[in-house]
Amino acid sequence: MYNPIKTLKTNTIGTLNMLGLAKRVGARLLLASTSEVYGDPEVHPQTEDYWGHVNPIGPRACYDEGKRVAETMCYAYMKQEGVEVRVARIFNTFGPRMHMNDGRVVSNFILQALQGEPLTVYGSGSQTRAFQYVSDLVNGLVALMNSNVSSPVNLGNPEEHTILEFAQLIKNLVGSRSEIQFLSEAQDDPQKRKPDIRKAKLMLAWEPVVPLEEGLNKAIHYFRKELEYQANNQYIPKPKPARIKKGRTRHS
Ligand SMILES: O=c1ccn([C@@H]2O[C@H](COP(=O)(O)OP(=O)(O)O[C@H]3OC[C@@H](O)[C@H](O)[C@H]3O)[C@@H](O)[C@H]2O)c(=O)[nH]1
Repeated sequence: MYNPIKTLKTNTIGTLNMLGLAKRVGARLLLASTSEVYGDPEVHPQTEDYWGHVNPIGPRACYDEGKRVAETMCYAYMKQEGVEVRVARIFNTFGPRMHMNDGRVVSNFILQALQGEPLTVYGSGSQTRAFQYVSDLVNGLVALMNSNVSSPVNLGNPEEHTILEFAQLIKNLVGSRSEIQFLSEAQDDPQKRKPDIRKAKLMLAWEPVVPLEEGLNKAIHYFRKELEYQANNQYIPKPKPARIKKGRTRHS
């Protein structure tokens, strides 16, 4: 985690500020919560009624516990002050325009594969994740905000892969000759993760529709262009065509 204290402050004080504002102006608040509230889960796939398995003092704690208390605050404001809340538990999401140095596995593997560098697998690569394309998430968030469901809802793609399978898939899609390099395991890394999305299907009539490979190809295309742009290291703005009012010449 780049900055644990800032992460904690954003999730706690930031959410508190937003809830105060929502109360004052009568707004409905959407909390972008996370699958991390389930920690290293003992229930698989994860349903919304699972309370989670989080190490409160581990290296991920500022994020996990920050989001957990953010959820707690949402429901305190809902019960005590009548603030309308919607809570999305978002699973690993990717797509074009994600940050190159985001540090998550999708951007790391794509960049490494495009640059011919080793794909860094933490641990054995047997841990699993389920990856969701960004437009599916956006549709889920819109459906949630327009619904009357105030309890938490999982938004993710239930197609589960090991991280090693995922490394091989990205290598193939990029057509890369990168090697796969095994590094030490990340501390408290959840070993399995897959959303149970029955609630979202039933209550929001939502489910992901973009296949993994299609989404990855779009993200790869984006990253390829970004690398080309960085290699050229220049930005030449295209001149805008002059706006000429009908019936008048520009310099009259
Ligand atoms: O270079 C890498 C990066 C990551 N990994 C592994 O890939 C897996 C996924 O790691 P990521 O960093 O992409 O993120 P995680 O899935 O653990 O959590 C992330 O996505 C889900 C969201 O709810 C969380 O908010 C977000 O942090 C982990 O097992 C990690 O150890 C690698 O093997 N190599």
